[in-house]
Amino acid sequence: MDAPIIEIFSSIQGEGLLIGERQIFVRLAGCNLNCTYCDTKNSQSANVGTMMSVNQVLEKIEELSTPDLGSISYTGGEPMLHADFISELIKKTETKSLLETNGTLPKELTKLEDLDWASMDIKLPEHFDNTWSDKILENEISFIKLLIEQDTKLYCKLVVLPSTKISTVEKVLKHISSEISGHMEIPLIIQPASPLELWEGNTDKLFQFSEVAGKYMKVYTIPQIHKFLNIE
Ligand SMILES: C[S@@+](CC[C@H](N)C(=O)[O-])C[C@H]1O[C@@H](n2cnc3c(N)ncnc32)[C@H](O)[C@@H]1O
Ligand SMILES: Nc1nc2[nH]cc(C(=O)O)c2c(=O)[nH]1
Ligand code: SF4
Ligand SMILES: [Mg+2]
Repeated sequence: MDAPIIEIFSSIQGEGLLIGERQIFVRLAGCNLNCTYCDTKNSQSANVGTMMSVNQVLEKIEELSTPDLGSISYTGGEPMLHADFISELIKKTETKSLLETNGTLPKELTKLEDLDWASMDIKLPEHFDNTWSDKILENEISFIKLLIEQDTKLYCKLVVLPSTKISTVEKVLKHISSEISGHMEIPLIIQPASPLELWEGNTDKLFQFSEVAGKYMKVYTIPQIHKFLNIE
C-alpha cells in the first residue's frame, strides 16, 4: 500500500495540548476542504508529494527518531483521506500517535481504533469562499462522538481571524454542545490565525472568543509557537 507523502520531518509540536513535545510529522497530500487561512496550501492537491510505501515511511521514522520523541503526528492536507495507510503505520509503531484532522470523514475513523490522540478542528462557515456545507459541522460532531466512543484522547482547535464573528463562534459551539453531553470537558484551543501580525491591535478579540467559547468547552488560547521559533 502506498500514499502521497509531502514531507516527513522531526520538530517540536507547535499547536494544541501536546505543544512543546518532540514529534515526527508525517504530512500526507490531498485535502477535501479549502480553508481560506490554510498555511499548508501545497498539501491540498492529491497530485503533489511522493508515493511512499508503509515500510518506506517506517524507515524514515526510524531514521528521524530521537531520545526525546514523544509522538508521531499524522497531518496534511487531510490525513483521513489515507486512513488505511495511517492505520498500518499506527499498528507498526510503538510511539504515541496524534491525528491532526478537519473531522469531516467520520466513517474513516473506524479504521483507527488504536489511535492515541486526536486534534480535531472545528471549522467555521466564514472561513470558506463558497464551499461551506452544513455537512462539515454534522460530520465533525459525529467524529467527536466516535472519538469519545473509542476512547481516543481528544482536543478541538478553532482557528480564528480578527474578522471572525463572535456570533458565528457562539452559534457553532452552541450547536455542538447541544449534541455532545460532555462538551464542557472537551478542551478547545483557540488558535489565532498566522501570520501573527494580523493580531496587532486586535488582541481584544481573543478575550471575546475565549469568553464566548468558555460557555461551551474548556477553552485555552494558544498561538502556533513554531511560527515564533521559526522552525518547521
Ligand atoms: C494544516 S492543517 C492539517 C490538518 C487538517 N487538515 C486540519 O485542518 O485540521 C493543521 C492545523 O493547522 C491549522 N492551520 C492551518 N492554517 C493556519 C493558519 N494560517 N493559522 C493558524 N493555524 C492554521 C489548521 O486549522 C489545523 O489545526
Ligand atoms: N511544529 C509544527 N507543529 C505543528 N502542529 C500541527 C502542524 C500541522 O501542520 O499539522 C504543525 C507543523 O507544521 N509544525
Ligand atoms: S482542512 Fe486543513 S489542510 Fe485542508 S485547507 Fe483546511 S487547514 Fe488546510
Ligand atoms: Mg503546519
